[in-house]
Amino acid sequence: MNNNQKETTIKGKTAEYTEEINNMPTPAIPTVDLSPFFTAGDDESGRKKCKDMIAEACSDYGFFQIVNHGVPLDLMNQAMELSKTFFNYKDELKRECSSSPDSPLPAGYNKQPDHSPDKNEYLLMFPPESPFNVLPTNPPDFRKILEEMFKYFVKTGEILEAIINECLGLPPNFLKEYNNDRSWDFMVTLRYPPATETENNGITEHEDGNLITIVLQEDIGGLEVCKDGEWIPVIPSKGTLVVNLSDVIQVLSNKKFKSATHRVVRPKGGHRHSYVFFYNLQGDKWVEPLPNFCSAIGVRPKYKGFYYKDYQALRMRNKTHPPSTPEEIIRIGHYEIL
Ligand SMILES: O=C(O)CCC(=O)C(=O)O
Ligand SMILES: [Fe+2]
Repeated sequence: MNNNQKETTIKGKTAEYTEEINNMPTPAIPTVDLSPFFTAGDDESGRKKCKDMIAEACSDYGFFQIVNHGVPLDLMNQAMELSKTFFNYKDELKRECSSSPDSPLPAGYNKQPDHSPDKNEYLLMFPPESPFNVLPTNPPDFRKILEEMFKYFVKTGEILEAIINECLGLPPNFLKEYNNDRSWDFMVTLRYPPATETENNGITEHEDGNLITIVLQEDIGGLEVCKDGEWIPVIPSKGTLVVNLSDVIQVLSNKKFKSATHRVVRPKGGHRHSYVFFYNLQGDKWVEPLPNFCSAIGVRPKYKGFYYKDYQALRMRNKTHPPSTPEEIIRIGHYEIL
């Protein structure tokens, strides 16, 4: 074989290989069955399998889906239907459910301002007992269902937090004790208008600032997660919830677990609805990489410490005083030690 022939053969192989890669299906976000955490008895091996899958998903993607998570399907369906009914009301009626402009917290109904690149409207609530909530009286039952959804999501958040605690090898109940105040949790139900011929942004790419986010998205899809520079659609499936890890976990674990970059692309053909629950941290908590992931293993901390409320205030400012370029938006990188 002369050199020329050799080159042709190698080139041929490379072309085949490239084609193979290009034709490979986009990797799906892993789906984890949480039933071993709900069944009585000691299904240790079932639990271990879940934990292994979750640990891998958290370091690869910061995203996974869950089934058999304890939130009743009927409740989720009802919540979605009521949300659709509510958002179909006229603006004046929805605005009756907005908090006053001087309210310290942005509860109730709101719509993204026209200048925002994000196109959606939403109803935001804090824990059911919060005095800041402005909850709708119509459609009847909506308020009750929202409160129920909230309570179930808190339970799911607690289970996920306990699993992540184990996946990270932290002392038993470490995260539970650190994150022992549920008053900063909040839930949003959103409606996105259909994409137009020229524009389809629902929510611009971002990371969530909290600990763990739980999403119920409608069958129409639209949620996407970024992995190695590629956008992967999160395919909806009946009864499934999407989980994404957020900034606080990324900082505590010194980047062992990822706060996933994600976005919403509005599908064509109809409105898109979702519920998003932010399992959060109380503002006075100090956030910094835990010694387990730096000093104890001889690795430098990748972030400076900060009070959670200070980071939240900076994120809020991104919204109230949008910077002129996307690079100036404050994200968790603000605290990164380079
Ligand atoms: O609506 C969704 O599916 C996700 C929204 C989201 O990423 C967010 O509100 O932070
Ligand atoms: Fe998000």
